[in-house]
Amino acid sequence: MIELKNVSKSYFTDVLETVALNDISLHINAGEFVSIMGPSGCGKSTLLNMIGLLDLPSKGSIKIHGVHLQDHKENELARFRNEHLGFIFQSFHLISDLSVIDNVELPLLYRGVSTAERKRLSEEALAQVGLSNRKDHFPNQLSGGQRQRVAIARAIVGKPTIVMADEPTGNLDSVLGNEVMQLLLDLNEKQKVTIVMVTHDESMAKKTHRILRLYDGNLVN
Ligand SMILES: Nc1ncnc2c1ncn2[C@@H]1O[C@H](COP(=O)(O)OP(=O)(O)OP(=O)(O)O)[C@@H](O)[C@H]1O
Repeated sequence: MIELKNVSKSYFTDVLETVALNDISLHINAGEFVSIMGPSGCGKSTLLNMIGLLDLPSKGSIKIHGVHLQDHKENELARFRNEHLGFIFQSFHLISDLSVIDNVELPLLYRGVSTAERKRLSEEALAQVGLSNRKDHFPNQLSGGQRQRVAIARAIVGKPTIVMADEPTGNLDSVLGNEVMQLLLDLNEKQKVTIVMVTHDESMAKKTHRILRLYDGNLVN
């Protein structure tokens, strides 16, 4: 369902070409929970950005749900992302002057869902992460673990088939990190959501189905 063929990504400055990814081919099946590991600077975020269609490869092709995406225009990619992909980041990326429920609703707002349906789906997503009683709070009134749970609710409110998570437990202590990881494992197991997660934490990675290891832009397993 996610297929990368000979994907390379280079970044250019005036004097330097940095090869962030070098000829990566991989296949991730529907319902898999895959983690991406490797030392700092090896290309993990770049790979996640390619799979999440946040950036395009310099070479190679990306196919998701059978659709070749590297030649699509930005507005078409944005629509595809909104419909099929959910995103979770290390530093949560919540909007501080929106309430919890308004943050969760955002992907639906972009999709043009009615007010009543947005409220229903957002309350359902917040219940799923155990935060129904915090819906009118603001992000700065929540703990780090709660903020990440709000971010997960926002990632799943649109019922994506794939969730991309960039070090989702990186800013959390081990207890809160484990809670967040358990939510992701449940999401994968019970709702069959495919998850691709970058992590530095071997103990988190071991809980996933498969570990992809990157070194200097190359896939080493
Ligand atoms: N916008 C950019 N312009 C130039 N070089 C970049 C850019 N983004 C990333 N790079 C370079 O590409 C390489 C891979 O970066 P990337 O952020 O994917 O690594 P990473 O494995 O996620 O690192 P970390 O674990 O430290 O977050 C690095 O050498 C980095 O310096």
